[in-house]
Amino acid sequence: MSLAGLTYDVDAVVLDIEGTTSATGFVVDVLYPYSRSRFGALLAQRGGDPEVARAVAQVRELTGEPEADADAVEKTLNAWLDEDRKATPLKTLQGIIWSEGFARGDLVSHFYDDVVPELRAWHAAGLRLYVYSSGSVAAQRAWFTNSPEGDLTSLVSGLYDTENAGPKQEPESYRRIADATGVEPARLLFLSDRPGELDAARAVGWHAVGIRRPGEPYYEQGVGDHAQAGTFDEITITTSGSST
Ligand SMILES: CSCCC(=O)C(=O)COP(=O)(O)O
Ligand SMILES: [Mg+2]
Repeated sequence: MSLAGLTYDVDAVVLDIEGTTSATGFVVDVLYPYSRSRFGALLAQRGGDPEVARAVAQVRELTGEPEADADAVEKTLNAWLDEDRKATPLKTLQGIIWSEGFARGDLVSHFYDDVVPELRAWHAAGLRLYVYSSGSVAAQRAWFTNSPEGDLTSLVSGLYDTENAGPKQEPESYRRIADATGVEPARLLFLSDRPGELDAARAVGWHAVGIRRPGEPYYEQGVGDHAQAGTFDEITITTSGSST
């Protein structure tokens, strides 16, 4: 169902991770259990760490339970995991747990086979690459540092999440990213599996291509009226560098 011959002249590509560069199945089957089994210890032993305390306060605010104790917070986190809810404090706490897991060698990230060669080629051609994922910036950094093909962080110029950019289905978040990168909206291309995210990016003038990979949760639903590709090598990207 992909369209060959997609060609864009832009200055930067912004990448979604889950469902786009990488398999949702890997995240759900490997990363989610890894965090689920460690939330309890993190909350009990490091509840006073500023980042953990801030995330716990956000959980209490989102659930409207200001007195929630560590057990109640853990239950909420696990319920959000079950729903695959992209709640910012869940992602913050997962990011802490995962980055430590990647650093100690328990975890290695996943990229679809077509992705890394294209990222290298686009970067070599002078394109800037950014990430915008619901996974926290800490998780994204660990993901790109600990790939099966080694450290990929030199390919990436910046990382955005729901904390520093905002929710992924709100156009304002994409406006914020464009401002932060200094790239004109019309010179940005967003790749994602979720139609609501593609809609939000297009609403503020970005180019957007839906990535549809068989077996991914959004494959059957499709990407609405957005251009679509099944793999990154179906997309030709050049840069005439007009916004820099
Ligand atoms: C390295 S981030 C791990 C994946 C994750 O937790 C997530 O929520 C990814 O969502 P995305 O916005 O990339 O679809
Ligand atoms: Mg995604």
